[in-house]
Amino acid sequence: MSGNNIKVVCRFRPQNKLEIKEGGVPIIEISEDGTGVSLKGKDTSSFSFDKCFGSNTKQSEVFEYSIKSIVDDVVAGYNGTVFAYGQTGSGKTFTMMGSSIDDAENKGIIPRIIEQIFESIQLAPTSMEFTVKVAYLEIYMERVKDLLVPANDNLAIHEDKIKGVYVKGLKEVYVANSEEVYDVMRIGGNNRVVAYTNMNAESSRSHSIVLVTITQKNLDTGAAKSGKLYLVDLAGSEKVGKTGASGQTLEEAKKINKSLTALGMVINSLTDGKSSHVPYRDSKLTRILQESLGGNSRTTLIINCSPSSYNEAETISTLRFGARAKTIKNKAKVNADLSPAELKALLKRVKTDAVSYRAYISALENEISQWRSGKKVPETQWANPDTATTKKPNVLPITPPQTPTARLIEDDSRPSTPATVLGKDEKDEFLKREQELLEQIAEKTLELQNREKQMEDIQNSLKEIKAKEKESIKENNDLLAELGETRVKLEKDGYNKKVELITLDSLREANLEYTTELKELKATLAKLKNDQEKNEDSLEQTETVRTEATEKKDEIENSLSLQDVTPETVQKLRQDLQSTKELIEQHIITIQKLEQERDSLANKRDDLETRISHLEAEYEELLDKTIAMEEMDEDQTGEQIVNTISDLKTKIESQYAIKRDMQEKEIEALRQDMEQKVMEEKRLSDMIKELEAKQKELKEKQLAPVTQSKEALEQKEKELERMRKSMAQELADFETMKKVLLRDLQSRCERVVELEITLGETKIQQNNLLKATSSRPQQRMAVLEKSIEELSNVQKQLVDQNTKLKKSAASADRKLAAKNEHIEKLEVLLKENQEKFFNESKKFNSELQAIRGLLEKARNHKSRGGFNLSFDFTKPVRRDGGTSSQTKRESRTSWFR
Ligand SMILES: Nc1ncnc2c1ncn2[C@@H]1O[C@H](COP(=O)(O)OP(=O)(O)OP(=O)(O)O)[C@@H](O)[C@H]1O
Repeated sequence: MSGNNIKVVCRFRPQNKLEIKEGGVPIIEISEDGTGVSLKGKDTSSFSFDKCFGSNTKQSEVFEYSIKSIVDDVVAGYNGTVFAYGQTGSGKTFTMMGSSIDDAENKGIIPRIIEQIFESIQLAPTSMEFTVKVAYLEIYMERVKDLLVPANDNLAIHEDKIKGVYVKGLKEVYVANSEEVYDVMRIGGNNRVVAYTNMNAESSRSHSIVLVTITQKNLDTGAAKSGKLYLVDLAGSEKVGKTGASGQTLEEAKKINKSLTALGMVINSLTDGKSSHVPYRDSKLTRILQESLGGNSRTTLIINCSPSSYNEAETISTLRFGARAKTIKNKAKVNADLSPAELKALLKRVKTDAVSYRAYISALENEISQWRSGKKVPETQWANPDTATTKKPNVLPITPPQTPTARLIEDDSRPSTPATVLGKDEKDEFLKREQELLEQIAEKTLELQNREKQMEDIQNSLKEIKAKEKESIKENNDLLAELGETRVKLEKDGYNKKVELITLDSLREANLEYTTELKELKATLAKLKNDQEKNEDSLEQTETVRTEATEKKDEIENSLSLQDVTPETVQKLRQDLQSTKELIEQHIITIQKLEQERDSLANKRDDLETRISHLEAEYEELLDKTIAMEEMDEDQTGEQIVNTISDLKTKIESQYAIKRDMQEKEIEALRQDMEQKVMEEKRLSDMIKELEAKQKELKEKQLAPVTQSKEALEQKEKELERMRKSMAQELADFETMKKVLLRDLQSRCERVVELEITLGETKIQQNNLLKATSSRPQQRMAVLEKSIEELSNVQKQLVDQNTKLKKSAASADRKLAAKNEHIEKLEVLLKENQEKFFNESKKFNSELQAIRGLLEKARNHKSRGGFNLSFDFTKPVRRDGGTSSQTKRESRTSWFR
């Protein structure tokens, strides 16, 4: 630690238009060596500073002389401050910022400082790693405002042992090059302009401070340093009354000037040599710049003044302020932190020294007491630091010396104590140094403990974060998995819905086809019924004819049995018999045909039944599929789909039930029809058999009268012969008898004629019957053939529909296969995504692990003496250029901030 005065330089700007207009003239005169300035106006006064710059001094000259060394100091680990003080319009901003950052000639000292910093970093050994942080704030009306975060407009000022005085919550931006610093300053400057425009205030009434923090670490040794540089553009120092402080009340004006007044007070206290208290806490400005004024800082004050007689009073005031400030002594020191090992070594050394010094002190005390008691101590027994050290090593405890130092100081009468051994001042200095070191060690130990506690807290919070992270990762994974499953389900649902719709369409089509088929079958059955009715009519007619024929036959039989039959009658009867035979044969053929027809109908019925059962089976299968799909989708589809499906299902089931009932009824009707037909056939067969039996009977009956009539004729001929013989004899009787017989014959002939007529009629009737019996079966056959044809058509249609259904089923299968493939792909994609996510999580975990490792490392560094931790994104800068990579950033330990 060494005391060093604040460097004060004075800069005069050229006269401005107002000053010239007002008749002002330059009244300054700078001494040849450039350290003194004389004002030759109303009064003559002289001031001396470290350097005085005239009106034509270039920006670069001011920087080279007054600032450059401060930058070097800050880069070396010292704190630094540059103030610009002066009245409004005296050139403070021009000096600090320049007319423009981009103007190489006129850029101010801040851009030059920034460039210098990065140049120094570039020139540093490659083993040195730097970080540069920038903050930008202003103090207005005693409110500290963060110009990088304008919302933070009343920040608090805190102080602690580690950080010293600092603005809590101030945004510090890591920068890697000059451009980034300029960007930060542009942002801050813009925010300042906006704020002042809104407030209708003047920027010259506020103090702006740019804070540059440079930290560095030796990557080989682990040694670290940090330096802070405050670049302060103060508010105009003129009296409020002069500028009018437009729009401000006196109280506000006082508040505005409070910081400047406090600055003056602080400087007075520091320089008058009387004040024991320095009122740093009287203003925000002095509080923030506490270290810059009489503290740990290399400070330069730039006094900006007008050279004009117009502003003489203000200039003199400003120069006085500078002159006073020049006497302030600072105690700048390198902000280096010793490592724990270094501290331990130091402590050990100090302890050893303390032991030896205490031994030496006690030896000295012994010697003194002997001298005081009047004894003489031989020269060889004089206390010697070397012998004292060797005599009692490691014996004395590490406690403050019991013997007051003052006693030694007071007692300087020892005549021949060798000054070479340890002088009083040296001893004081040594003890002071020892005390300092002990305090430092205690501080460091405390700091270490704090850091370790912080580390533990951080580790605990990191553990918690990690645990939470793990949980969230797990939750995320679960959610992702659920999401994947849901997506797959949705995909499947979509597909199932499509398939369902396809199936429903197919079912609808099938239903329609079945309905059509049923209609056709109904039509066929109706036709068959009509045919049956017709058949029944014809059978009734046949029955009627048969009854009539039977009646006629009975009549004939009666007549034949009663009368003799003539050959013509017999002939006629034979003809009738023949025709009846033919009729019966025709009937038999018809019956055979009907039987064939019945068989074919039965076959068709069987076919239809088989087909219907097939269709029923297919229909049930489709229905089962639909129900199965419905059941599958029950949980997943929406209410609407479920309702629609259940409606459709109900409809289909009802349609199916109706259709099945109808089909069953129709089948039943067909069965009944068939049975009726069978019964009819049976009845017809019975009738035919009856007819056959009757025919046989008739035949027999016909043959019997013929035989009987022949015998009667022979008998009659014999009788006639006998009669002829007797006629001759009994001619008269004969003649009479002949007449009677002739009359009888005549009546009989008449009856035969009548019978012939009846027979003719019967024949006609028989013919009609024959015609009827022969034409109706043909018609019926035609109708039946037509029905069969229609049924064949229906069957064909059904077969076609079946084929179509099979085709659509095949297409549905294909669709299903395609969809399944699609789903599989989706599932694969999802799996890939999940894997990706898991990998990312793993990566994140490993990063966390790495951070933890770094923290561990940092803690180790801490145990050897380090700096605070920060999780901010730093921008380490090294000589080999540019910002360190992410990995470098990750490898950072605790030395930043
Ligand atoms: N050394 C100089 N050379 C040339 N022009 C200068 C110089 N110093 C200041 N000026 C000019 O004087 C004017 C006022 O300067 P500047 O704004 O820097 O004053 P200031 O002290 O910062 O004022 P305020 O207190 O209002 O902020 C500016 O136009 C600036 O360009």
